[in-house]
Amino acid sequence: MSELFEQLDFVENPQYEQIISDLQQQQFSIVETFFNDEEVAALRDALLEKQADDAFKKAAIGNKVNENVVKTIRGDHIFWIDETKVNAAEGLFFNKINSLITYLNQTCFMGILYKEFHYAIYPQGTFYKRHIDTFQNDDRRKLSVVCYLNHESWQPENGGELVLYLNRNGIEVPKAIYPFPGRVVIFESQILEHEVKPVNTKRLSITGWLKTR
Ligand SMILES: O=C(O)CCC(=O)C(=O)O
Ligand SMILES: [Fe+2]
Repeated sequence: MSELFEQLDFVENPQYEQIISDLQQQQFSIVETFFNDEEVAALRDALLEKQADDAFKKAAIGNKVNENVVKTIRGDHIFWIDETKVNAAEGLFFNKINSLITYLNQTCFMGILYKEFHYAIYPQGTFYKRHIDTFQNDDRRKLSVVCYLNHESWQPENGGELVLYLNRNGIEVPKAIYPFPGRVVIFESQILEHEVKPVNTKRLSITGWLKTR
């Protein structure tokens, strides 16, 4: 048996196994140190460099929506990351994400074929109202992945909790998750409604989706 695994180049990964069992049992998983301090700092620098270049644009919901309407729903600014034009930190980011995707496909046959990731900045006072991550006419988003790039000094009082609205035996149970640096939250895009509470301090992240065909 071990010979067979060797042939398939398969090495069991405890962190990924935890993610899989969390997703199966509770539809979300929180990984505390998916990225280490240096990786977070490098990704945060990359994000801030993009911001300095004015590369961010106001996040839009769907398309051609009145900007004032948009602002009442979400106030973040985003920048889509092109995997073919990455710097060192972003290259490392995609190595880790790709390794997770390979693992999910090998062990759970999830059929993840595509991914899309963007940086997000939530300026002070902004939020993202309760929503679901799949579009009406497109249900290819399977897993949502949120990676927090805030400074090490981030406090709960800074706000910006991600709240997942879980359903436990027909009862809604909100689960608040603080955006601490290095933390990655993975959840079922098609099932879990969620929101970002108003932030009191600029909040930084990378958000993305693992998608099927
Ligand atoms: O930043 C977060 O915690 C979640 C962001 C989110 O829900 C989204 O971009 O769809
Ligand atoms: Fe979302």
